[in-house]
Amino acid sequence: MIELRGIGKSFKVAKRSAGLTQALKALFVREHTVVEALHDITFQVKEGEIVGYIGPNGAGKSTTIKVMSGILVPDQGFCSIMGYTPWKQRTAYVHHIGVVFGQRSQLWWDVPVIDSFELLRDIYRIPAAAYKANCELLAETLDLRDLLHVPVRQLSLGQRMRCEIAASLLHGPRILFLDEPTIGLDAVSKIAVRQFIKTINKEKGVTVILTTHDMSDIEALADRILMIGGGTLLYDGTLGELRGKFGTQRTVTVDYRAHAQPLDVPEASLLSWSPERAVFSVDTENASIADVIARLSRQVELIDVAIETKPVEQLIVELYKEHDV
Ligand SMILES: Nc1ncnc2c1ncn2[C@@H]1O[C@H](COP(=O)(O)OP(=O)(O)OP(=O)(O)O)[C@@H](O)[C@H]1O
Repeated sequence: MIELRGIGKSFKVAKRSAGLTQALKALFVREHTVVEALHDITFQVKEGEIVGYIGPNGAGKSTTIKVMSGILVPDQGFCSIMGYTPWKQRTAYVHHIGVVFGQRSQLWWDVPVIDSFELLRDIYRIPAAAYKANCELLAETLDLRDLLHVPVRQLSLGQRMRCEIAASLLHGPRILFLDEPTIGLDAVSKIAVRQFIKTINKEKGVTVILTTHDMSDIEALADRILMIGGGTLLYDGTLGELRGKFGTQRTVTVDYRAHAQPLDVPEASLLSWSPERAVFSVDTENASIADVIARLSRQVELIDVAIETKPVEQLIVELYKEHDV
């Protein structure tokens, strides 16, 4: 459904030096530097996938989304999305995609939300019956009924984001590009937005490309992760594969009836110990958790055992470290 091959994009940025003399000089002689935002980006996405597009600040995520949504023309490379070249056949193409930039609004600030929706209906020439059905469904599932007649500037960030997502879906697109859709949202709103993204993916088969810095978004939603750093694609795989790569360590915390001697567990490294609780790190490549617990249960009377995997956040940090980004 989506194919990018060898996409490159550079920006020419004017150098600015501090001070009045330098500013005056810059009026006559402009110096530039070139920022290579995307370098040889190649990937494919199948219909119905949810792909998490991640990377540190300035990595090139938004630039890729802009290229894929037809807002930006790349310097080189091939991009075909549902058979369209986004920046060449933009008018026909936009009927098939929805785009949400978490940091920018596509809604008119001073008018009620419903007015923006109606404007979008006219822009996309959505037939009356389809518009009515979509609007009702979105209002219901995103809980917008009380918001539709409120001017956008009076909405909270979470309320606005739900309206933004609805606005991007009014015309029934097959692909949704979400650039940081949960930025700044509270925990309840984040869960609501994630749940909705999951629902439209499962029930309507909408393909979703999502950029985020919130690794819980990735954990909750993404079938697959693409990681970009310094404009280059550095990782393409599932979260499960990432866990397999860096996630063989488990932290085992055991609570037991008071026991004066330190515990002897050669399969694990002891991280901390007290007469009632010990914390171990176990590398599941070399030892089994069951053996560790069996050995512990022969030495102490166990009350509770908790086994934790590395948080996704940490796996991503290790991936960044591995690629030096
Ligand atoms: N219009 C522009 N003019 C000049 N440079 C730009 C422009 N847009 C992006 N860049 C540069 O391209 C690089 C990639 O930017 P981009 O916005 O794609 O990163 P990002 O991964 O989305 O970052 P963030 O997570 O901070 O939003 C950065 O170095 C940025 O400064």
